[in-house]
Amino acid sequence: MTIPRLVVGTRGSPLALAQADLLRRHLAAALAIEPATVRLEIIKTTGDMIQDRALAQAGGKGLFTKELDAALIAGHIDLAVHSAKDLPTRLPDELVIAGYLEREDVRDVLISRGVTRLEDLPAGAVVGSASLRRSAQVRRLRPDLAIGLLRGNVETRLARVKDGKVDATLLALAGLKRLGLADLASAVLDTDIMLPAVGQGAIAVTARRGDAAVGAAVAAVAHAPTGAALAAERAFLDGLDGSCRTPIAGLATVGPADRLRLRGLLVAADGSAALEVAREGAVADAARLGEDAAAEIRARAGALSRWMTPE
Ligand SMILES: NCc1[nH]cc(CCC(=O)O)c1CC(=O)O
Repeated sequence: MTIPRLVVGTRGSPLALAQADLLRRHLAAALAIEPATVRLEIIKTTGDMIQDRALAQAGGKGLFTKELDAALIAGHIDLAVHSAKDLPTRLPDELVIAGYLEREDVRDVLISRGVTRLEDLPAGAVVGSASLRRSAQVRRLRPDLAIGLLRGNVETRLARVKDGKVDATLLALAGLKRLGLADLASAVLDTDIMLPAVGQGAIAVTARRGDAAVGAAVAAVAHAPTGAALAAERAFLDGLDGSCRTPIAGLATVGPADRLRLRGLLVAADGSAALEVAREGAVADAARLGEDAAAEIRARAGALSRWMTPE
């Protein structure tokens, strides 16, 4: 099969461009084509323009994807590259997730000036974050810390710690690695104390449903265990969240003999309570394991509004 040219839509942030370039290099290698055959098309999304509010307060879903979806559907681009954790669980009918690149490290890191453990931040220290999931887990571990809203791309958030606007922040190690900034991490947080976001560390590629040529191209670079893990995590999230206002974390890993393990977590926004769930089963049952885990949490949680952050 020959593919004359592929146009990849991407956001324009440094991290998005690094991820798009990674996809471009994977595609070029797998298809034995020149990297220049894969053209990057930068598309600005609503989420890129919101700097002053938590995203959950800005209308929720699809803030980083709507414009890319529209460009795909209109045929302006052939595929779109996303951080999987920014991709809503439901896509427009015309689109599919064609595949995921192999997942990077899933963990969050602490960024601070000199403190190397969350436990060592002094009482009252301000942790900057716009993530409900991170804020709620920090509140649960350290109710004595203050949470300050901190939005913006990775570089902006690093700068706010450096210039003292906040004492610390949490970021995904995957993003730092892809930007060549992993050495700025003060500490890597174990998933037992800070469970990552559904999809964290994975790069998703979306395409038009039924576009066989693009589907085959993406299949050549897709990583099956990552796909199975993401199927479980995304089914878990889809079974729980209708709003993006609920602090939810989830992580699936694929071990020997194609066994998949899923851990899920629902935390009250104020950190006062948490529910954990775990499932293990065959990779082939990934989505069902996720749905099942969500159903258990729903049954135990009562009204989900209790767990949400106020609008
Ligand atoms: N919401 C922003 C976002 N989307 C993906 C990443 C990092 C890369 C990843 O998780 O794959 C980040 C920044 C962060 O949370 O530190």
